[in-house]
Amino acid sequence: MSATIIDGKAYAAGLRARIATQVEPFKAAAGRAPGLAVVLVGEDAASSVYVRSKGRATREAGMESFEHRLSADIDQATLMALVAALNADPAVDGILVQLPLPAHLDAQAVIQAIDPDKDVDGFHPVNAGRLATGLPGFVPCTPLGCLMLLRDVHGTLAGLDAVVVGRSNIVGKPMAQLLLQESCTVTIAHSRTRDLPAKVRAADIVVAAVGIPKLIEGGWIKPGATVIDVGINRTETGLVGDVDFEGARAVAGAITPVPGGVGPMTIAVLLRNTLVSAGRRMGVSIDETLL
Ligand SMILES: NC(=O)C1=CN([C@@H]2O[C@H](COP(=O)(O)OP(=O)(O)OC[C@H]3O[C@@H](n4cnc5c(N)ncnc54)[C@H](OP(=O)(O)O)[C@@H]3O)[C@@H](O)[C@H]2O)C=CC1
Ligand SMILES: Nc1nc(=O)c2c([nH]1)NC[C@@H]1CN(c3ccc(C(=O)N[C@@H](CCC(=O)O)C(=O)O)cc3)C=[N+]21
Repeated sequence: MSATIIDGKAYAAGLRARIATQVEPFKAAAGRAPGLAVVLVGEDAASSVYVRSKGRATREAGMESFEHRLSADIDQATLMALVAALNADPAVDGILVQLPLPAHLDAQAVIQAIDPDKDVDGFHPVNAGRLATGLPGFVPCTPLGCLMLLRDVHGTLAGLDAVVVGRSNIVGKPMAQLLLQESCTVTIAHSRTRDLPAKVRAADIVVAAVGIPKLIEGGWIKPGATVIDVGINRTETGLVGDVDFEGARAVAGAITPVPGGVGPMTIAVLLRNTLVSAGRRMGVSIDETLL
């Protein structure tokens, strides 16, 4: 048996189309488009590519994109002042500061300076706390995109055994929170985990968010399991995930490819969060169940 390939690119295109249909009535009611501000510090090649594709997707959905490109050597105070100005700008519903920042800047301080109600990345500790306690807020785009794909495959996730490999604040931890909210039994694995293959073998759902090419071997996967590969690793042979795709697809029930899996979902969910933010801020109702 060979796994179903989960087409994240197609799912993301559908999601962006559903978002666009709600942008039109939002504009009519609010008198303006939802606005997303993206801040890029420095000229990291990969980050520039992401920021460009975010800008394009934002405009294609009928939203306004405000792009701020700052030189790599700006100081903390300048960046904090820009965030404060974006917090105060009524045309801005969402603020994203592209990570990683150059090493001389304090990323945590920047994240904490963003108005939690414009934090469409869901990285502010207030939003992390809201997620952990089940309050409405913003959920980080990558894990929410992964959850959408998992729901599409499984319907309900209740009672399934899930392993999340990786415990970062931007992917692993919020992913585990979402799966717990869905009533999965969740194991969070990391670099100090003993016998990772055994933890993976026990799981109906595997989410890999590590950053090591092909760390997760096909032989570790439980037959029929669903595998979500968040990893984006640039190697000489191109972009590869954290899962050995060919090995895993032979045993899994469903698996995301890299590229074309989780990556496109991240951008679509960013637009979703921006539309939801705009609706909340302007008192315009957005049907979140369609998103
Ligand atoms: N598709 C998308 O949209 C996105 C993709 N990514 C990609 O996802 C991957 C993870 O990103 P991110 O969460 O930011 O990464 P981080 O580097 O912040 O976290 C990596 C995690 O992996 C764990 N880890 C490291 N080595 C091992 C190991 N040998 N076994 C098990 N766990 C290990 C670390 O453990 P410990 O905590 O103990 O150090 C850590 O928790 C990267 O490839 C990144 O490029 C990220 C964001 C969005
Ligand atoms: N504040 C902030 N928020 C983020 O959400 C954020 C960030 N910083 N820093 C970097 C990571 C990474 N990230 C990706 C987005 C899209 C793709 C994506 O579209 N990937 C395509 C391929 C892209 C390619 O070819 O390089 C795919 O997987 O098919 C991947 C990764 C968002 N991140």
